[in-house]
Amino acid sequence: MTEPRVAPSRTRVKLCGLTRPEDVDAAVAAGADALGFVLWPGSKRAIDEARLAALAARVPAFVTRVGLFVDQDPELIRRCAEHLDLLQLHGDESPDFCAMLGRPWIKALRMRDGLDLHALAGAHDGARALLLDAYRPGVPGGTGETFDWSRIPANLAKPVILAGGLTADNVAEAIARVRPFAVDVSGGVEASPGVKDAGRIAAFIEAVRRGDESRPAR
Ligand SMILES: O=C(O)c1ccccc1NCC(=O)[C@H](O)[C@H](O)COP(=O)(O)O
Repeated sequence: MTEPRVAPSRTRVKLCGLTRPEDVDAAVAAGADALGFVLWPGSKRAIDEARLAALAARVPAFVTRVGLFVDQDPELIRRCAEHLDLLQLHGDESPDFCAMLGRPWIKALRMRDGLDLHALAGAHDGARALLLDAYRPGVPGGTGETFDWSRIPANLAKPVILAGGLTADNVAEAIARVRPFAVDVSGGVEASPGVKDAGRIAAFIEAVRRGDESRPAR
């Protein structure tokens, strides 16, 4: 079952890699739609289950709490999911593995050469969206690097979350060119890895709104 591509009137914003209560509060205050928590211990932005519980409890209704995992133990994922609305599966998880978790998920795909996005959208039919991120060998994500946005087909069968190297300086252009369902940023709103900057968060979301002016009027 594939669905037609969604064309929203405004671009949703996910901020990823939050580790501190004050950053959660700043993101919510600035108008973020979704907050990402990295549960993969290899990340500089990793948090543990206790911190996840504390940060997730601060998030008000209608802001989506997203947990990021990279090829991890299903039992750990299920425990963390008690504090989450959505899973972000950022490794080589198979469609069957993703579905077996029994929770809503998005699938991250790293844009290595030769990737067939139409085929992957079909294979990951159960995902709520595809998050497209830059490819760097050996690094599962959070690279701070962009990729060639022209590689994203306009008629992909799943909603696209554009990630990888987005900042307040390039996100409006990215929205005009890709017209994604959502954008995802981590390094572009940080003072240092895992430490967000309230001013950069606000500037990023303002730039997204400028980018939205390029969307066709409805
Ligand atoms: O942030 C990490 O350290 C990380 C580690 C492993 C997998 C994914 C990771 N981050 C994912 C994200 O933060 C975003 O979804 C995306 O990669 C954008 O990051 P950035 O290029 O820094 O904006």
